[in-house]
Amino acid sequence: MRSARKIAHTILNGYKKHYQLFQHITATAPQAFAHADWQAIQSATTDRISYYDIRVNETIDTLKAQLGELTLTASEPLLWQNTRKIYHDLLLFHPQPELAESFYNSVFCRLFHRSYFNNDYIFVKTTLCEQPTIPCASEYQSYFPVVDGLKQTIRDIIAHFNFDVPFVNLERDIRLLVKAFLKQAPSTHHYAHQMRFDILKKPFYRNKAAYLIGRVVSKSGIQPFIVPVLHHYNHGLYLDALITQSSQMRVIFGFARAYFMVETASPSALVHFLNELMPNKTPAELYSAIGFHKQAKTQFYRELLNQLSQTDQQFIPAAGTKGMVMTVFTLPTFPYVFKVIKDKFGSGKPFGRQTVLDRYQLVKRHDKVGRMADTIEYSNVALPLDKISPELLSELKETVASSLEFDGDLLIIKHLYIERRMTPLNLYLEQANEAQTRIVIDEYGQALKEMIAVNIFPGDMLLKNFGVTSHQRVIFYDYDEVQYLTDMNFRALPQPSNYDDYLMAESSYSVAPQDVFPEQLTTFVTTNDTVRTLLKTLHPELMDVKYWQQAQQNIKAKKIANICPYPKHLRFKNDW
Ligand SMILES: Nc1ncnc2c1ncn2[C@@H]1O[C@H](COP(=O)(O)OP(=O)(O)OP(=O)(O)O)[C@@H](O)[C@H]1O
Repeated sequence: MRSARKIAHTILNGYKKHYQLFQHITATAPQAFAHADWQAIQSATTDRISYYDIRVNETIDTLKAQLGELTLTASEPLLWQNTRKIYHDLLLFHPQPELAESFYNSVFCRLFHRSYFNNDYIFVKTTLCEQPTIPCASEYQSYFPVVDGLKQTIRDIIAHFNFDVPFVNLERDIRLLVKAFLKQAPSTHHYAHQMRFDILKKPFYRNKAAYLIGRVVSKSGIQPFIVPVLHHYNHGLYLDALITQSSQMRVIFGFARAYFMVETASPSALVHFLNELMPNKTPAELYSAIGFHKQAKTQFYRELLNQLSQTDQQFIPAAGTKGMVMTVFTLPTFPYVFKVIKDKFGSGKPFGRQTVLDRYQLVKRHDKVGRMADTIEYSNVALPLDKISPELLSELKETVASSLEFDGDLLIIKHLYIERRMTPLNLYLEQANEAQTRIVIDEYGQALKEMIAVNIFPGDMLLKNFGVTSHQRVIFYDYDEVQYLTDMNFRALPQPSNYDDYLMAESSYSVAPQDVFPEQLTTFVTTNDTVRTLLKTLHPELMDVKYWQQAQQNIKAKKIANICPYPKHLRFKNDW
């Protein structure tokens, strides 16, 4: 007997199991942090990413076992429309209705044809707005310095987090925190009786840090802040900095970092709170930052539909050098690029489609250290044909025909990646003045060093494969040649032993596929002499084979690098 109620409950149970397991693994972060078990935090962060798909597939299997083969035929639509209605009803007082809706969509969309992907069957639009809002206050706790004074309030806040590890010198840290606070905050925040602190109840864990996040509420408005907590070797914890600038907070929550591990009963309330602190971030970006990357995908798709309904602009090819592996396009008013894997790769790319998929997946699951843009992967994206410029349409037909399907006035792209749009570094340099050139070349070298430190060898290090963000950060975005650093063989260039060898140059020594010669880095990445000289001056280590070999040894010895996502000058350690 096919009962809509039973189907709705099966899907909701699948979701419930997913959320429980997701919270369970997230809740291992505080213990791992307390024991400085960085491997455990890293593997929990990575493993968690695949939880969603596993649960969706499991739920589909349960449905099939209960109902036999699932078909959506002329006689069945009513059953699935009713299922959606009942499911919607079950979510009215649910703490995570938006996540449960997305889970439903994922199950349905994997079972049925695209022509049913509308609001009768799934939640294209969220019904969240029809439900009583979950108050943000469920996620934070308020503190009132007027009662016991500023320093005691900070002691109370730290005590509340119950870190399970003592601080090396908490009184010193509190003194430094108050000093930094008075320096950075407006004068209305200088008196304990003129403010209140709202602090998120759970720390945000990532790599080797726990971040305390909150806001000061005063007559002059809201002042957001982040306080990172770190381990000082084995001696205990310390507060490392106070970050109050929204632009710096946005970098910490950037689209090129690993997801935070943070427990929450109601992600929508948490995202709402974070959005008040960082109004320039979209809900999609914030869901993604706290690990709900599938929810981010749903939110992002809604943002795209919204954008398409509001603009007359068309998708056009992305600016810059054309890729040999990807066809890349964009919508000028929307700050993202869309990447489709080409049917045929250019020469010099001796691998196939599966390798590209695997390498993009490798980066998705890896710590992106603020230097590799996150990608969202979509199947069967339907775009209105009239929103595709003629130039782009002919490029798509020419390069990615096997990924296209035409359905009435829609173009269906069977598989694509979406990524934040940046200014390709090669284009940026064409317009940059001397100071800007210096900043981005320094950033480029820093980006390489930070990727190396987490076992990523970018492969193709040409400047065109890096982008510049609005914060002038340089971020890598081309993953088809990415490999683990430890799989490469870094070699010094053989010295010619006689004049004949010298004339023979490269042909006199053999080069295996994994061989890399760091001394040749500047020769390979650019033909611009100024850029070459700058790179050699700012990052000479990158041309030294020993630097790369040492990085490999560090990784093999399981030394996990701490890559600080905020400016060094904000660190209290400078004042110790
Ligand atoms: N995130 C991005 N922001 C802005 N432009 C981008 C972005 N990603 C790609 N592009 C543009 O699209 C071009 C091709 O992208 P990408 O380098 O990913 O493709 P590819 O085929 O892998 O390249 P390659 O031939 O170097 O392997 C880039 O050179 C750049 O101009």
